[in-house]
Amino acid sequence: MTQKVAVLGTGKIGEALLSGMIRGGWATSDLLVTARRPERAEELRGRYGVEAVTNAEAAKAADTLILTVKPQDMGKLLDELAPHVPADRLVVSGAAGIPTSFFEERLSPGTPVVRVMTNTPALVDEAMSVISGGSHATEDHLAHAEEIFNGVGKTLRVPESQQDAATALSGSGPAYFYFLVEAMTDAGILLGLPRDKAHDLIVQAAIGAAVMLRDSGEHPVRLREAVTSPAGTTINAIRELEGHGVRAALIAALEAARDRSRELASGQG
Ligand SMILES: NC(=O)C1=CN([C@@H]2O[C@H](COP(=O)(O)OP(=O)(O)OC[C@H]3O[C@@H](n4cnc5c(N)ncnc54)[C@H](OP(=O)(O)O)[C@@H]3O)[C@@H](O)[C@H]2O)C=CC1
Ligand SMILES: O=C(O)[C@@H]1CCC=N1
Repeated sequence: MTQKVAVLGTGKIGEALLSGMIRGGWATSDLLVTARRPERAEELRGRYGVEAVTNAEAAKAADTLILTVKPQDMGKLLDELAPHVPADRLVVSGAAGIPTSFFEERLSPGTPVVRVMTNTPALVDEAMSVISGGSHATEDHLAHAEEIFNGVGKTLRVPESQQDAATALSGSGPAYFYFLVEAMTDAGILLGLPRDKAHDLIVQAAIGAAVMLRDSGEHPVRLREAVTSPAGTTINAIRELEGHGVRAALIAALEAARDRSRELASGQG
């Protein structure tokens, strides 16, 4: 049976998902989008050939509603949607922090809710999407959410209690790697390389390392040891990283991201 899917609040994540679904073969006639600004709706219509409708129209017409507004906008969106969402709709939230109970309290009793934390590599079909069901979500609902998000990368089911940690790791994760590339490119400048060459060297090193992490089956420690020659160059760099507390900084950074996800839980953020 064909299911109509609506993406409500189609910004960066909503568009990444929409484009991935279209690349994955979803018919545009089975997709709807909503946007806050008319010019954004027009942009999406023009770029993807999808129908842009109001939030209320999406709630009535689609079987699955994927809500991709900012956590701070979710309460307002739900106030607008609640009178129009029949309890047989599947509601998927892509927002950081907000628990499934927040939606269940505001929608018709029994409405199934699935919480998903994806990430921006959805744009290149390399997302990590972490999925949890609310109290009325069945196996079929979870499987349907997986089908949608498998189209833009990998999915993993976790208990909802692990969602804030997942947000800190994979939701925000790409930003940490971009930050590292930016910092290492600066280092290349310091060492006398032109910026474009420094960038290319680091990006390819990152891609090579990522593919080895994914495909070699080796533990990261083993992979690092293989690079680290006795009395060689790498160990000098590692000593500096440890001396500057980079490991502790990363642990503290992810803890802070997890804490912020918890703070966003009320949707007031
Ligand atoms: N960016 C990321 O890396 C990730 C983000 N997320 C989550 O995804 C969600 C979206 O983030 P992101 O895509 O970055 O944010 P964006 O601001 O790019 O997208 C949100 C969109 O929602 C629109 N919007 C807000 N309120 C309404 C409304 N009532 N009706 C229709 N549209 C509305 C906004 O419109 P306008 O353009 O007018 O502001 C905007 O286009 C957040 O909840 C975030 O926590 C999850 C994983 C990763
Ligand atoms: O920074 C944020 O709040 C969002 C959620 C995960 C990634 N970006």
